[in-house]
Amino acid sequence: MVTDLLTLALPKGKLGEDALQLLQQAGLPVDGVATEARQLVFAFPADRVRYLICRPTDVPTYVEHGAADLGIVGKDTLAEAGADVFELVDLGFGYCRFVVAAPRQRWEEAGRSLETLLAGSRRVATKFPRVAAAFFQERGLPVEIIKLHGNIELAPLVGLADLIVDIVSTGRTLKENDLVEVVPIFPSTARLIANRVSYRINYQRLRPVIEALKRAAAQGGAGIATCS
Ligand SMILES: Nc1ncnc2c1ncn2[C@@H]1O[C@H](COP(=O)(O)OP(=O)(O)OP(=O)(O)O)[C@@H](O)[C@H]1O
Ligand SMILES: O=P(O)(O)OC[C@H]1O[C@H](OP(=O)(O)OP(=O)(O)O)[C@H](O)[C@@H]1O
Repeated sequence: MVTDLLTLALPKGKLGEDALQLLQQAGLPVDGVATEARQLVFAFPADRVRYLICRPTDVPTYVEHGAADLGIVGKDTLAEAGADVFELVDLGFGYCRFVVAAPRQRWEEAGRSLETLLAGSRRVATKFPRVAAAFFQERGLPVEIIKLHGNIELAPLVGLADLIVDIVSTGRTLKENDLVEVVPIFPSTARLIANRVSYRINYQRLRPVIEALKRAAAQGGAGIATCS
């Protein structure tokens, strides 16, 4: 669809509220915008801006293909997507981290050594196969990756996998399923991303919006809570 409105892809779900709060702090219109509603496009012609409400994993796709000029998405999702977009700003909210986790008892029996643990078992369940494969490849550890779509912690409990790669925030889900973090991989926060072509062609139009979002994020995101 051709539009002269600057288009931002916003994530529904855990990052939604903080994303809206950031837009508001940046002086962008947010009246009536809801990331959990059935309405999926919110346009503000007077401000020449509109928002697309997307599944978090789809935000990089909308931006990469130019359906949105800008997007807000977790670094975890971005790393997994491998999308060809510009990553412009660390927005600071939505902190979580990638970890390798294992059943507590197995980890203790393996003498808290990843190599020992993997000597007997090699199946890794994850929602993030790209991130997981890169982690084990870099360490020269051959594994079989099993892709799941959620509740990853269940897999080692029922023998589907021996290890998991997942994001952790409070650590509560690991704890409640008697799993332990065995290796940290990397941290994640929400990022502002841009379509590569749009960034170059529409730079004059995008720049004030990007700068305003950058300033709002740098202000420590007063009132912006990390989600958990
Ligand atoms: N427990 C958590 N604590 C903090 N941040 C989290 C947590 N879980 C997810 N996040 C962050 O919020 C983002 C969105 O998570 P959310 O659970 O809303 O969607 P999702 O289920 O990952 O996406 P999709 O519905 O597209 O599969 C994640 O990409 C991550 O950056
Ligand atoms: O450390 P915690 O604060 O317990 O958070 C971690 C949990 O949050 C995410 O799951 P999410 O709620 O997105 O559900 P999912 O497993 O269906 O993706 C992640 O996959 C963990 O399961």
